Amino acid sequence: MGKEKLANHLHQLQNESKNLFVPYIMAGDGGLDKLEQNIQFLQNCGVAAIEVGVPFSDPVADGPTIQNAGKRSLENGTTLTAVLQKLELFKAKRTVPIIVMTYINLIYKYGVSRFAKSCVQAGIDGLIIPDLPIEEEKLVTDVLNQQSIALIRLVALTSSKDRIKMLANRSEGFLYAVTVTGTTGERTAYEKKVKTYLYQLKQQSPVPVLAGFGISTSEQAIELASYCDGVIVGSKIVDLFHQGKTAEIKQLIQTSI
Ligand SMILES: O=P(O)(O)OC[C@@H](O)[C@@H](O)c1c[nH]c2ccccc12
Repeated sequence: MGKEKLANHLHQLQNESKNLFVPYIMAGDGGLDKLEQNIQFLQNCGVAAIEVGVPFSDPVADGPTIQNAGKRSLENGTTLTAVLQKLELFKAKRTVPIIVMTYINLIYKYGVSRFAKSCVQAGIDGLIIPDLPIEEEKLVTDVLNQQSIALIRLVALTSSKDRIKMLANRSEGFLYAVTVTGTTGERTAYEKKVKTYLYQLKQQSPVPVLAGFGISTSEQAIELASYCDGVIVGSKIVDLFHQGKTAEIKQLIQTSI
Protein backbone atom coordinates (compact mmCIF):
# COMPACT_ATOMS: atom_id res chain seq x y z
CA MET A 1 0.00 0.00 0.00
CA GLY A 2 2.48 2.61 1.17
CA LYS A 3 2.12 6.34 0.77
CA GLU A 4 -0.32 6.01 -2.12
CA LYS A 5 -2.95 4.74 0.29
CA LEU A 6 -4.37 8.17 1.13
CA ALA A 7 -4.49 9.46 -2.46
CA ASN A 8 -6.02 6.18 -3.62
CA HIS A 9 -8.69 6.38 -0.95
CA LEU A 10 -9.59 9.92 -2.05
CA HIS A 11 -9.60 9.04 -5.75
CA GLN A 12 -11.91 6.14 -5.03
CA LEU A 13 -14.37 8.39 -3.20
CA GLN A 14 -14.36 10.67 -6.21
CA ASN A 15 -15.42 7.78 -8.40
CA GLU A 16 -18.58 7.80 -6.35
CA SER A 17 -18.80 11.38 -7.65
CA LYS A 18 -18.47 13.26 -4.42
CA ASN A 19 -16.84 16.50 -3.35
CA LEU A 20 -14.22 15.61 -0.81
CA PHE A 21 -14.81 17.17 2.61
CA VAL A 22 -12.05 17.14 5.22
CA PRO A 23 -12.89 18.66 8.62
CA TYR A 24 -10.19 19.84 11.02
CA ILE A 25 -10.55 19.29 14.75
CA MET A 26 -8.28 20.28 17.63
CA ALA A 27 -7.28 17.24 19.68
CA GLY A 28 -7.93 17.78 23.36
CA ASP A 29 -10.40 20.64 22.97
CA GLY A 30 -13.10 19.65 25.47
CA GLY A 31 -10.75 16.94 26.80
CA LEU A 32 -8.87 14.21 24.97
CA ASP A 33 -11.64 11.74 25.75
CA LYS A 34 -13.78 13.58 23.21
CA LEU A 35 -11.41 12.71 20.36
CA GLU A 36 -12.80 9.25 19.68
CA GLN A 37 -16.39 10.44 19.93
CA ASN A 38 -15.80 13.38 17.57
CA ILE A 39 -13.95 11.28 15.01
CA GLN A 40 -16.71 8.68 15.07
CA PHE A 41 -19.33 11.37 14.64
CA LEU A 42 -17.50 12.88 11.64
CA GLN A 43 -17.03 9.45 10.07
CA ASN A 44 -20.76 8.93 10.20
CA CYS A 45 -21.34 12.28 8.49
CA GLY A 46 -19.52 11.06 5.36
CA VAL A 47 -16.19 12.92 5.49
CA ALA A 48 -13.32 11.89 3.20
CA ALA A 49 -10.63 12.14 5.90
CA ILE A 50 -10.12 13.97 9.19
CA GLU A 51 -7.37 16.46 10.03
CA VAL A 52 -6.44 16.27 13.70
CA GLY A 53 -4.54 19.24 15.12
CA VAL A 54 -2.04 18.91 17.95
CA PRO A 55 -2.04 22.01 20.20
CA PHE A 56 1.14 24.08 20.22
CA SER A 57 2.17 27.17 22.18
CA ASP A 58 3.25 29.15 19.10
CA PRO A 59 0.78 28.33 16.30
CA VAL A 60 1.98 30.79 13.65
CA ALA A 61 -0.45 29.73 10.90
CA ASP A 62 -3.55 29.72 13.09
CA GLY A 63 -6.18 32.43 13.40
CA PRO A 64 -8.04 33.29 16.64
CA THR A 65 -10.58 30.41 16.64
CA ILE A 66 -7.96 27.69 16.36
CA GLN A 67 -5.51 29.51 18.63
CA ASN A 68 -8.17 29.60 21.34
CA ALA A 69 -9.02 25.94 20.81
CA GLY A 70 -5.29 25.18 21.12
CA LYS A 71 -5.11 27.16 24.36
CA ARG A 72 -8.07 25.27 25.81
CA SER A 73 -6.50 22.00 24.78
CA LEU A 74 -3.11 22.85 26.32
CA GLU A 75 -4.90 23.86 29.52
CA ASN A 76 -6.42 20.38 29.53
CA GLY A 77 -2.86 19.03 29.53
CA THR A 78 -2.86 17.68 25.96
CA THR A 79 0.54 16.57 24.65
CA LEU A 80 1.68 15.08 21.34
CA THR A 81 2.41 11.80 23.13
CA ALA A 82 -1.09 11.68 24.58
CA VAL A 83 -2.71 12.40 21.19
CA LEU A 84 -0.73 9.63 19.49
CA GLN A 85 -1.55 7.17 22.26
CA LYS A 86 -5.22 8.02 22.12
CA LEU A 87 -5.34 7.61 18.34
CA GLU A 88 -3.69 4.21 18.66
CA LEU A 89 -6.29 3.04 21.16
CA PHE A 90 -9.23 3.19 18.75
CA LYS A 91 -7.53 2.75 15.38
CA ALA A 92 -9.39 -0.48 14.69
CA LYS A 93 -12.69 1.37 14.82
CA ARG A 94 -11.79 3.96 12.20
CA THR A 95 -13.04 3.90 8.65
CA VAL A 96 -11.58 7.19 7.37
CA PRO A 97 -7.95 8.29 7.06
CA ILE A 98 -6.45 10.46 9.80
CA ILE A 99 -4.12 13.32 8.98
CA VAL A 100 -2.21 14.87 11.85
CA MET A 101 -1.39 18.60 11.72
CA THR A 102 1.52 19.55 13.90
CA TYR A 103 4.32 22.10 13.93
CA ILE A 104 7.89 20.89 13.33
CA ASN A 105 9.11 21.89 16.76
CA LEU A 106 6.96 19.27 18.48
CA ILE A 107 8.12 16.55 16.08
CA TYR A 108 11.72 17.54 16.58
CA LYS A 109 11.40 17.42 20.36
CA TYR A 110 9.66 14.04 20.18
CA GLY A 111 12.40 12.70 17.87
CA VAL A 112 11.79 12.36 14.14
CA SER A 113 12.18 8.60 13.75
CA ARG A 114 10.40 7.86 17.00
CA PHE A 115 7.58 10.12 15.80
CA ALA A 116 7.28 8.31 12.46
CA LYS A 117 7.08 4.97 14.22
CA SER A 118 4.47 6.24 16.67
CA CYS A 119 2.40 7.58 13.75
CA VAL A 120 2.40 4.15 12.10
CA GLN A 121 1.41 2.54 15.38
CA ALA A 122 -1.37 5.07 15.82
CA GLY A 123 -2.73 4.36 12.34
CA ILE A 124 -2.03 7.85 10.99
CA ASP A 125 -2.18 8.16 7.21
CA GLY A 126 -0.85 11.63 6.56
CA LEU A 127 0.91 14.63 8.06
CA ILE A 128 0.63 18.37 7.61
CA ILE A 129 3.59 20.34 8.97
CA PRO A 130 2.76 23.95 8.10
CA ASP A 131 6.04 25.54 9.21
CA LEU A 132 8.29 23.09 7.39
CA PRO A 133 9.37 24.70 4.10
CA ILE A 134 10.28 22.52 1.15
CA GLU A 135 13.94 23.51 1.58
CA GLU A 136 13.98 21.94 5.05
CA GLU A 137 11.74 18.95 4.53
CA LYS A 138 14.61 16.48 4.36
CA LEU A 139 14.49 16.71 8.15
CA VAL A 140 11.49 14.37 8.02
CA THR A 141 11.30 12.92 4.49
CA ASP A 142 14.28 10.56 4.91
CA VAL A 143 12.45 8.91 7.77
CA LEU A 144 8.90 9.21 6.41
CA ASN A 145 9.94 7.63 3.11
CA GLN A 146 10.50 4.39 4.99
CA GLN A 147 6.95 4.49 6.35
CA SER A 148 3.53 4.54 4.74
CA ILE A 149 2.73 8.08 5.86
CA ALA A 150 1.92 10.74 3.27
CA LEU A 151 3.46 14.20 3.68
CA ILE A 152 0.90 16.71 2.47
CA ARG A 153 2.39 19.86 0.96
CA LEU A 154 0.79 23.28 1.16
CA VAL A 155 0.79 25.82 -1.63
CA ALA A 156 -0.07 29.48 -1.15
CA LEU A 157 -1.63 32.08 -3.42
CA THR A 158 1.71 33.85 -3.28
CA SER A 159 3.82 30.81 -4.29
CA SER A 160 5.81 31.26 -7.50
CA LYS A 161 5.09 29.12 -10.56
CA ASP A 162 8.25 27.08 -10.05
CA ARG A 163 7.50 26.49 -6.43
CA ILE A 164 3.94 25.42 -7.19
CA LYS A 165 5.21 22.96 -9.77
CA MET A 166 7.68 21.47 -7.33
CA LEU A 167 5.14 21.22 -4.49
CA ALA A 168 2.43 19.74 -6.73
CA ASN A 169 4.81 17.06 -7.95
CA ARG A 170 6.02 16.19 -4.49
CA SER A 171 2.78 16.22 -2.57
CA GLU A 172 1.54 12.91 -1.24
CA GLY A 173 -2.07 12.12 -0.31
CA PHE A 174 -3.37 15.44 -1.58
CA LEU A 175 -2.20 18.96 -2.29
CA TYR A 176 -3.38 21.55 0.24
CA ALA A 177 -4.26 24.75 -1.64
CA VAL A 178 -4.36 27.64 0.80
CA THR A 179 -7.00 30.01 -0.57
CA VAL A 180 -6.31 33.15 1.44
CA THR A 181 -3.28 35.25 2.28
CA GLY A 182 -3.00 35.07 6.07
CA THR A 183 -3.96 32.77 8.90
CA THR A 184 -6.81 30.26 9.33
CA GLY A 185 -10.32 31.55 10.09
CA GLU A 186 -13.65 32.30 8.49
CA ARG A 187 -13.82 34.76 5.57
CA THR A 188 -16.76 36.19 3.67
CA ALA A 189 -15.12 36.68 0.27
CA TYR A 190 -12.30 35.27 -1.84
CA GLU A 191 -9.78 37.03 -4.00
CA LYS A 192 -10.67 36.85 -7.68
CA LYS A 193 -7.55 34.91 -8.60
CA VAL A 194 -8.55 31.92 -6.42
CA LYS A 195 -10.49 30.28 -9.26
CA THR A 196 -7.64 30.27 -11.76
CA TYR A 197 -5.21 29.36 -9.01
CA LEU A 198 -7.20 26.22 -8.10
CA TYR A 199 -7.81 25.35 -11.71
CA GLN A 200 -4.10 25.57 -12.50
CA LEU A 201 -3.16 23.49 -9.48
CA LYS A 202 -5.66 20.88 -10.53
CA GLN A 203 -4.01 20.63 -13.95
CA GLN A 204 -0.57 20.14 -12.45
CA SER A 205 -1.21 17.87 -9.50
CA PRO A 206 -1.17 14.08 -9.74
CA VAL A 207 -2.89 13.89 -6.34
CA PRO A 208 -6.27 15.46 -5.43
CA VAL A 209 -6.29 19.20 -4.74
CA LEU A 210 -8.17 20.37 -1.66
CA ALA A 211 -8.88 24.03 -0.91
CA GLY A 212 -8.63 25.25 2.67
CA PHE A 213 -8.66 28.40 4.84
CA GLY A 214 -11.66 30.65 5.25
CA ILE A 215 -14.38 28.16 4.26
CA SER A 216 -17.38 28.09 6.61
CA THR A 217 -20.53 27.56 4.51
CA SER A 218 -21.71 24.86 2.12
CA GLU A 219 -22.10 27.50 -0.61
CA GLN A 220 -18.40 28.36 -0.35
CA ALA A 221 -17.48 24.67 -0.15
CA ILE A 222 -19.47 23.76 -3.27
CA GLU A 223 -18.16 26.71 -5.22
CA LEU A 224 -14.49 26.11 -4.42
CA ALA A 225 -14.80 22.34 -4.85
CA SER A 226 -16.05 22.95 -8.38
CA TYR A 227 -12.55 24.17 -9.32
CA CYS A 228 -10.66 21.39 -7.54
CA ASP A 229 -11.52 18.17 -5.67
CA GLY A 230 -12.85 19.32 -2.34
CA VAL A 231 -12.35 21.41 0.77
CA ILE A 232 -10.90 21.49 4.26
CA VAL A 233 -12.94 23.27 6.93
CA GLY A 234 -11.32 24.09 10.27
CA SER A 235 -12.42 27.09 12.31
CA LYS A 236 -16.14 26.63 11.64
CA ILE A 237 -16.06 22.96 12.70
CA VAL A 238 -13.94 23.75 15.79
CA ASP A 239 -16.39 26.46 16.75
CA LEU A 240 -19.49 24.27 16.28
CA PHE A 241 -17.97 21.40 18.30
CA HIS A 242 -17.06 23.86 21.05
CA GLN A 243 -20.67 25.05 21.17
CA GLY A 244 -22.00 21.49 21.06
CA LYS A 245 -23.83 22.17 17.79
CA THR A 246 -23.26 18.78 16.21
CA ALA A 247 -26.48 18.83 14.18
CA GLU A 248 -25.13 21.90 12.38
CA ILE A 249 -21.84 20.14 11.68
CA LYS A 250 -23.70 17.24 10.11
CA GLN A 251 -25.76 19.57 8.00
CA LEU A 252 -22.74 21.55 6.83
CA ILE A 253 -20.96 18.38 5.75
CA GLN A 254 -23.91 16.73 4.09
CA THR A 255 -24.83 19.80 2.10
CA SER A 256 -21.21 20.27 0.96
CA ILE A 257 -20.46 16.82 -0.47
O1 LIG B 1 -9.80 27.29 9.88
P1 LIG B 1 -10.00 27.37 8.44
O2 LIG B 1 -9.92 28.78 7.94
O3 LIG B 1 -11.24 26.63 8.00
O4 LIG B 1 -8.73 26.67 7.72
C1 LIG B 1 -8.46 25.24 7.81
C2 LIG B 1 -7.48 24.96 8.85
O5 LIG B 1 -8.03 25.38 10.07
C3 LIG B 1 -6.78 23.64 9.09
O6 LIG B 1 -6.48 22.93 7.96
C4 LIG B 1 -5.54 24.07 9.83
C5 LIG B 1 -5.50 24.36 11.15
N1 LIG B 1 -4.28 24.83 11.47
C6 LIG B 1 -3.52 24.88 10.36
C7 LIG B 1 -2.22 25.34 10.18
C8 LIG B 1 -1.72 25.32 8.91
C9 LIG B 1 -2.44 24.81 7.85
C10 LIG B 1 -3.73 24.33 8.03
C11 LIG B 1 -4.28 24.39 9.29
